[in-house]
Amino acid sequence: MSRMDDTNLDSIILKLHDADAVKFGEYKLKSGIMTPIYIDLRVLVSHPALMNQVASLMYQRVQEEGLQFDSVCGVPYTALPLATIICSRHELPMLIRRKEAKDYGTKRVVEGLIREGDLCLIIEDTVTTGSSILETAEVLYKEGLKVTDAIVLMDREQGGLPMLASQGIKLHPIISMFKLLNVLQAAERIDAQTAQKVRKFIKETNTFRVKENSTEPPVAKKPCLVKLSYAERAGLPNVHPLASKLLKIMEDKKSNLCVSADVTNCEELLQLADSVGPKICMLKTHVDILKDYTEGFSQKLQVLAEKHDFLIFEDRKFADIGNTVKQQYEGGLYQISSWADIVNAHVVPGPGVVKGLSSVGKALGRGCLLIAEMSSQGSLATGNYRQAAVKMAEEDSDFVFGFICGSAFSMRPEFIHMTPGVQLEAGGDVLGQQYTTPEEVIYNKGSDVIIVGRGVLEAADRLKAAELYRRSGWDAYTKRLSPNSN
Ligand SMILES: O=c1ccn([C@@H]2O[C@H](COP(=O)(O)O)[C@@H](O)[C@H]2O)c(=O)[nH]1
Repeated sequence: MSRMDDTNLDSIILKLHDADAVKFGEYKLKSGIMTPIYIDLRVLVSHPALMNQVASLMYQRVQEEGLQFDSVCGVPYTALPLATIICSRHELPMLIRRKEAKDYGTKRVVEGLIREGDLCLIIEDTVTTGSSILETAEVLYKEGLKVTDAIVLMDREQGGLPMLASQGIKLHPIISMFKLLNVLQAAERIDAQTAQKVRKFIKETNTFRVKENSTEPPVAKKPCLVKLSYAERAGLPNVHPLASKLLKIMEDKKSNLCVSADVTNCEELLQLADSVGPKICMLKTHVDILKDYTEGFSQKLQVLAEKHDFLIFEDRKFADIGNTVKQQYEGGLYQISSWADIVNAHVVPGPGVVKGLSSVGKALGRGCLLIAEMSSQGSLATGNYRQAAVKMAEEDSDFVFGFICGSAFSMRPEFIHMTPGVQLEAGGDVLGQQYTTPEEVIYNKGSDVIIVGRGVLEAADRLKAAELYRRSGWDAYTKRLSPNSN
């Protein structure tokens, strides 16, 4: 098949302009940035002939590139009808990503036939930063699918292409912003001044920077931040002191393992901490599952943390208004702020939850992680939820220093990503926990810390198991740093 011809593309651009899918003025983007050009391809549903032509162009591109895949998934919602037309016409299996999981029936987040390891092609209408494609890809990854390519009708040329390349996804745009402006200007739909203003805006608002003085093409698998060592990140100027301490411990002990000490009596917990202490950078507790908690216990735990050089993370998952979490953190039976270096919080209450915790913990030198994603099946913490967590973390980065998540997403290397739901074999439990391997979490997903509970606790020899996880997590990290790894 011949390369898509320019006259056809020009005519589609003019038809998109006629359909009011290209607007000039002052508009706000998803990122909050004001833009002098807005691409609104939602209008396509009212122009079926044009919709068909656009779908044809997209499929033509699939064929030209010789893309191989097992299924097609449109990014919700605007690209859904485009994906449907393409799949229906060419009899391709389609997947539908739900933006919100159902709370009844199958509770699936992706509808359609999913086979572990299948390759899925993403279809998108417009790309600015690439974050929407990445969000969809991450949902598909969680279902065990692979994503290597995405077709997009309109690339605003503001950094989406290299950002996705850095995450291992090749973007194939049909229309670029500069092409669109040239065609509209040549057809006298816009004047030279407008075209120039938009060109300038696009050039000045690129959202992705490739590592400076890199000679490599930007097609790398992971974001640049994961190429920094823990030691380098520990010394960054804006790093939270506790994050710096943790990163140093990780480097010194060659361990990115956090053991989740989900046992129900104090003596067993202390024995566990003493035994696996040399292998871990952090010990995670659920103090409220202990049957026999006493103040003396938390003091003994602190002594062990000192002895073996690990941090204590109480997985309390605060989720209330600021005034309540403040009291839950410093008071009550457990007085968590007096002994736990780190706590975590859900972002669902909004910034008040962080403010409340910070009002107690900041002066004590404590730190907080925000729960951006959860490892449990059907978790509602997806899409914009994660963005909200990033925003909240950035606003209170003197207290928040990282995230509980499935993969690295913040491009700021001073934030630490920690991932629960880790075992040596991928799988899950009967109550919805989902497991990924240390290699997948650290090497492929770019996270920093693996959190392992039953993988260690249920082993015949807990110390041996902790060493296996430590080595596995550390090998994945050194592989990620190696110059040959993309
Ligand atoms: O999304 C999340 C957040 C927290 N956890 C906690 O981590 C451990 C995992 O235990 P495993 O035995 O390794 O399944 C547990 O304490 C959870 O409360 C999580 O699993 N997922």
